[in-house]
Amino acid sequence: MANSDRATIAIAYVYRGTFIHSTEETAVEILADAVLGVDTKGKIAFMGKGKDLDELSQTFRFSSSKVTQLTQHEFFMPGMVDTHIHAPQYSYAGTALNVPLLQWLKTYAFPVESQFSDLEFAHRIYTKVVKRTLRNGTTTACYFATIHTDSSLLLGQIANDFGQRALVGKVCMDRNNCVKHYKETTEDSQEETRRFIAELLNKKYPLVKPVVTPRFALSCTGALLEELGAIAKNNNLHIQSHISENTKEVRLVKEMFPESKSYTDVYHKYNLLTDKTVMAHGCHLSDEELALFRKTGASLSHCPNSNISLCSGMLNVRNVLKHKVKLGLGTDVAGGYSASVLDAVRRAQDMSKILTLQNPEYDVLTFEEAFRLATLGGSQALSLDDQTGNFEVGKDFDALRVNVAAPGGPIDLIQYDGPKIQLEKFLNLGDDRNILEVFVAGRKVVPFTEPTAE
Ligand SMILES: O=c1[nH]c(=O)c2nc[nH]c2[nH]1
Ligand SMILES: [Zn+2]
Repeated sequence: MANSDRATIAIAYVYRGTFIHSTEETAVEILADAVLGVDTKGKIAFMGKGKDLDELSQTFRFSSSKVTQLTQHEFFMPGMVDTHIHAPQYSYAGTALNVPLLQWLKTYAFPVESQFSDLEFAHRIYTKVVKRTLRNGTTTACYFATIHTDSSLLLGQIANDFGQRALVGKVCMDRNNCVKHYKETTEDSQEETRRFIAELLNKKYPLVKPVVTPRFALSCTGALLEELGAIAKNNNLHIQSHISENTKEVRLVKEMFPESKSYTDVYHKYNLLTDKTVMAHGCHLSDEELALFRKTGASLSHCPNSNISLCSGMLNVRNVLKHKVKLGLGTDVAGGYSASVLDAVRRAQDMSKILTLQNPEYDVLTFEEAFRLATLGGSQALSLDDQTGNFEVGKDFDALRVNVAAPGGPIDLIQYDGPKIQLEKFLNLGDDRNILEVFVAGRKVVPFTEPTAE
């Protein structure tokens, strides 16, 4: 790992201890007794070996007082990336998992989301979801808000205030036959999307950006999808939506867009598949559709909790990886009941084991691979891997300081087994009690600072 020529940049702080991250080549790379320096801009200035500390301190001109030593039970890992989460649905997370997708939207999601015209309510829920996800180690979140522009802007403001890296989408939907008051006209949806983008960009938040968000093909007319594709293209913006989550949905999309060869083709036709697109689910995509993802550079967000909770389907992760489609993990709150990416790591492994039970030839997803999906994979899926996802020099320092043996925490360590076992224990058994500190772009965002601490 090369250290950049950053000797002229001031070092803000340095950590020494175990660092664990993923690279393109290795799902879990362990850097034992490593030294990592963060500059005053929040970027990783250098990564070296503990034995070379004196040399590093001369090259990068920092004093030993800037160095914090981790204990034997601690390590740093990259912050986790939630590539798909519905912020308003956090208000009913953990409930309402008794019906399939389309009924679930009608009964729960749409009525709840329609309440987010109320800015006070939105402020209360959005503060809670940003704090909860940060505490759980989500340093980057890709959010769906609702159709309401002002409360969607508020979500961006709250993420910025708490220091979370976020893509925020004002939801677009000009079709809704089941909850008629929760939809926009085609013109309003287009105009309000333009206003949302302009106002959010105008805030110049360093880590919070707008994402063009057609809810899914069933809730949008072709005219709206076409304009959203153009808006994204003209402003070089991210795009997010849902695809091929449930078989009934897939069938209806075929009926509604008979001119398109497939669900994927609908989005492709309207220029909504780009290398800055992330589509949630994709459980029922064909190989041909996956090939189109690969060709356009679009990515998938794997949301196993939601797929199981709503009995939607099972993503064949192996096949997605075989097609070299970029892939991250999503909580999909509240179709998924947990707001923690750690839960997504576990469910992703569980789901792949179920696929193995069904077909012994299916190659189970390892915890190392699930770790990569939660970190580097997520950053690639959101096309943010030039900024975050691992501890490469020059990237922002987005990191979790983990103590596997945190007092009062959920893990009983019987003996010292080395960092890889510690990582495995944390991924499978850990929770926010093990996450001592969370950093985003070098800023310590957890523990929360006054006056917002709760
Ligand atoms: O899991 C999902 N959650 C949603 O809110 C949604 N809307 C369309 N499709 C969806 N899938
Ligand atoms: Zn979703």
